Amino acid sequence: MSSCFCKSEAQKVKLDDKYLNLEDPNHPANLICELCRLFYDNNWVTGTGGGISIRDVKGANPNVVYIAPSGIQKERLQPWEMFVVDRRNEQLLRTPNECPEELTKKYKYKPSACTPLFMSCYTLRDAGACIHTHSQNAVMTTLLYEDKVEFSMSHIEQIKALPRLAINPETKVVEKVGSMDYHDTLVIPIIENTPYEEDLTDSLQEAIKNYPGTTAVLVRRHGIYVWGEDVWKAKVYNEALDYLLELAVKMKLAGIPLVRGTSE
Ligand SMILES: CSCCC(=O)C(=O)COP(=O)(O)O
Ligand SMILES: [Zn+2]
Repeated sequence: MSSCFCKSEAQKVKLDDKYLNLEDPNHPANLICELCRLFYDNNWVTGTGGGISIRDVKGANPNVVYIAPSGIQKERLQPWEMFVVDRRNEQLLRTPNECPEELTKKYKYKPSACTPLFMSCYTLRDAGACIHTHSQNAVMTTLLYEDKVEFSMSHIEQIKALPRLAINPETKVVEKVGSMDYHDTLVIPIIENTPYEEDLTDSLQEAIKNYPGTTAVLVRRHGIYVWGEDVWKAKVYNEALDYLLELAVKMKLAGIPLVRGTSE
């Protein structure tokens, strides 16, 4: 696993920034770096693809969202390289381009191309974190379902790690009402890829609205977006889904139906 050398480098230049706290391992900017290294080691965010964004749900302002820069090696990410955005109006609250040059080496950062997709999960689902991976299990699933707009699977124990979501009839907001059961059928929408990540936004939003029970959207020949009520829930959902997608690929190739009692 790659190591984090961030603290000592930042201390050398006496980084003082109200959106960072290098001492707190649970600070969103530090967690993004830690989880990107973990995801890199799982082959989910290699070659600069994929990433994670976190909303500061426990901070003084829970509308504050942390986003990594675009096109950088995610496993080498440092906390001071984060963009910070207000989820209500997408106003930029912090840019790494204002960091001391010793840290940025004069590199001109742009926010992740996934930003409008992450923001969609924050605004439409009140997510606390959103993960985007280029997992080969996700990509392979979309290839095996080339003519389908959704993926379904049932009767696998790991499905129980996923949330049961339902629309609150009074507020009309999607809420977690428990966990899925072994007997439940997991359904994940599949959207078509576009040449540029940001152009996925409309179809991701449509899928989120059309599938109130989902906590993820597959992107054909590209990967998956997974969100959760906080960073740890998003991490667990992403791990459970990747496990299920890996299994689904193996079952499909072995000719085993993914939904018990059907030919699917
Ligand atoms: C080879 S990565 C192409 C862009 C992409 O799909 C992605 O997820 C990464 O986008 P970012 O802007 O965060 O680097
Ligand atoms: Zn991507």
